[in-house]
Amino acid sequence: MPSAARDIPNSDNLSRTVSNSFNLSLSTSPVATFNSSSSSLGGHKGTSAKQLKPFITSDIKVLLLENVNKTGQDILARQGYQVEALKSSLSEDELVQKIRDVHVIGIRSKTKLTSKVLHAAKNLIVIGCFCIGTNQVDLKAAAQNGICVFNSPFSNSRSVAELVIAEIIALARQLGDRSNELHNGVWNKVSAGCWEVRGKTLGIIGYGHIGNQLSVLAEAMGMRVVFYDVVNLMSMGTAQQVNSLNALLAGADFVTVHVPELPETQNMIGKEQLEKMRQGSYLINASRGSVVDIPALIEASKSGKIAGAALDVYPNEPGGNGNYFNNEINSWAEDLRALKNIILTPHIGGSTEEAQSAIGVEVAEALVRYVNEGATLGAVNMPEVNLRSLTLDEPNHVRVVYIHKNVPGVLRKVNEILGDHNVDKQMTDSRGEVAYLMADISNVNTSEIKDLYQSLEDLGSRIRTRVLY
Ligand SMILES: NC(=O)C1=CN([C@@H]2O[C@H](COP(=O)(O)OP(=O)(O)OC[C@H]3O[C@@H](n4cnc5c(N)ncnc54)[C@H](O)[C@@H]3O)[C@@H](O)[C@H]2O)C=CC1
Ligand SMILES: O=C(O)C(=O)COP(=O)(O)O
Repeated sequence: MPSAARDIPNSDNLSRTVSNSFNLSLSTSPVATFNSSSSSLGGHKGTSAKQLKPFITSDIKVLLLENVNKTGQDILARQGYQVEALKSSLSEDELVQKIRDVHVIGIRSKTKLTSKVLHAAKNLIVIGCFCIGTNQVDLKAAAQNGICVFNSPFSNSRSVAELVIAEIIALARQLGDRSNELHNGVWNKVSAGCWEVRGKTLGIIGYGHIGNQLSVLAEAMGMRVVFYDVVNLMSMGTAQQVNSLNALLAGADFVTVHVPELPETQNMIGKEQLEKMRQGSYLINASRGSVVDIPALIEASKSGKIAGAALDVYPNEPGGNGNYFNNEINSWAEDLRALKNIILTPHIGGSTEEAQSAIGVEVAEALVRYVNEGATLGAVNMPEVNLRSLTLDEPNHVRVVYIHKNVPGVLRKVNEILGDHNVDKQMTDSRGEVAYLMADISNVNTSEIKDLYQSLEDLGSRIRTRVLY
């Protein structure tokens, strides 16, 4: 990964000051200094060489929720950031209080960063979703507030696919029920309604990262695979794409859903769709709780239309371990718990050591690159913009990051401000209503930096200005 840290040729540079990158809104001084530190991006930890940091990294406050893996916590702590890590999620009201001082927040699938929370997050510059889904964040409100959002697009895909494979066999053999019975001391040896999966058809709805992995694994077990997706996709192995959801539902023994939470996927599997499924077929949902209408599934299970189901996700999920899953949380929870051959898991699709440790590294590194260097590569709500790291032979350089409304005339005004200096490199791109500009400018005197910052801040198009290095 690229490094923001640079060796300093002479110690005089250490006393150079720059305006800091946080909208002059850090509760401490608005002016930060280049500092020397034994920790750095890029693996200089423990060396005696002096290194350059873009600002005082110990000013950066990071809040990690939902038990973000230690790999991620360590990467952030090694930067010198102040890291607070909590095991559970927080409610909206708690977040509104807690997020005020925070510059970086790391969450997983439970924490809802609504526009109300983001509005209170005056110092927040970046959100890391240490998971695949980003539906829990108001991405548009984040972009409009100049807050960049990152996720981990596929580090837990294999784990989800393996869980689903386990569930296909477990449902076909009624493993959950037999195990529960014997745990209760009841010996119930049956073959009626129990099947091999070889030769059966798996229908995958949403053939993305998870659907792909699943397709390969299912074929290896001798299953036939069909899939439905809103885009035309290359099939893995001999899987076949079908052209409608109804065709998939009618042709599969096992139906599994792997779509994102979107307005179009809300209750995508409801009464009507369950009726279209084969008699005695199975349904698996490890996508999002909003995708399957659970009361309709309960009815389909009671009537025998569905021989079994596995659910990993729910409309309202408890914020942390130890909380009860009952009617207070979802009005149908107790009905669901009473049904036969329904496997219920507490959103563990991506919960493996491998997935969590890979996600921790991937997202924490993206956060560090963004905080220290302004790079948005991999962002889900901002254009992807990057410049090569500044080098030692570029003295008196400043990196400007200017997030602004995507309206005519902004670049001219920004370049009028930057034009008093030498613009060495610049990149700009837009995504919807928001544009992101990065520029490295040289021959900037320390005394000029604050004015430069203020001139950019004064433009009507400004969303957020950061001056790095
Ligand atoms: N249970 C768990 O722990 C986990 C759950 N997930 C959930 O699984 C979802 C899918 O993950 P990936 O496969 O990585 O996503 P992906 O983005 O790689 O694939 C999603 C696929 O769904 C398709 N799609 C979107 N709307 C559709 C529609 N209306 N009908 C049919 N297809 C549609 C897309 O074209 C895409 O091919 C995530 O968005 C997340 O919500 C992800 C990881 C772990
Ligand atoms: O990656 C996702 O989207 C998931 O649903 C996994 O969520 P989690 O990290 O277990 O809260």
